[in-house]
Amino acid sequence: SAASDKQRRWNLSDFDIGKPLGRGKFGHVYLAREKKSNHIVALKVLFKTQLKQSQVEHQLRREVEIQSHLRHPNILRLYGYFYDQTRVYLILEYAAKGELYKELQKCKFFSEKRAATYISSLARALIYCHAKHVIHRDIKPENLLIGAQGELKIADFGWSVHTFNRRRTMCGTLDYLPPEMVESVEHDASVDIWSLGVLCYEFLYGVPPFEAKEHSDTYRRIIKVDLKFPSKPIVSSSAKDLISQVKLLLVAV
Ligand SMILES: Cc1cc(Cn2cc(-c3c(Cl)cnc4nc(-c5cn(C)nc5C)[nH]c34)cn2)no1
Repeated sequence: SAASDKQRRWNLSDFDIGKPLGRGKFGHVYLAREKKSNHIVALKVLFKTQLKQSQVEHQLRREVEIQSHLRHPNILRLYGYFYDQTRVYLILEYAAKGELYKELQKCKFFSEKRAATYISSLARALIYCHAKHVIHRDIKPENLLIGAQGELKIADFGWSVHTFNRRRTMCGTLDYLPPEMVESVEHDASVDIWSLGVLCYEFLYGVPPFEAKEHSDTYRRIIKVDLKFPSKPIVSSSAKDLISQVKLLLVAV
């Protein structure tokens, strides 16, 4: 039961390890099955040496603390964690249809219906997070997974924070950051709303709105909110309005 899961201490022998699902900067993710319940999970294995070298232990602790307390159909569950001499293991929900960015690469861009479904799921998940004073701060296609029924799941709360201790540090890739973060000034939950607008653009056009060859040019385009809509693919004016309104929405938030 959930209560017993909460107390019990997990270890590697509780799981049959399956195929590798992906790799990140600090380790790998494997398909795994918990032996007693036969429950399929994704086991994220992180190397302590690499976590120490990059001084991200505090971020990992926050990711576990925040994600383990969130319960929402569009947020990937973190069931628990354990560690041994050399590694930290996160027991995560398995998203059966994989990583959303690979799907976007394959389709080039999404239909308005599909984009709208994903954006509304994301909006509901962010409303839930913000109500709990949690901001994600790193909403991008690489952090989105797809569940067995095609539903979107926000993963990787490595950059999330509780808003009462807002941070000024830079984080995440620039593309999805709003002006106030790129200028690394005070920021609040509205940073996630900005990223939602950036994602909406990328779902419909296949590229993020402020993409540029040089980092400095992306930075300049974000600060200026230099938003341009390509002529192809054809996108409805209401979709373009929604994306353009996000900036005004930020001012309102
Ligand atoms: C380290 C490290 C790697 C990654 C990126 N990453 C996330 C996953 C992953 C997770 Cl956490 C949960 N469910 C998944 N399902 C898949 C998957 C399913 N199919 C059919 N194909 C894939 C791939 N991947 C999942 C894997 N890698 N973050 O930190």
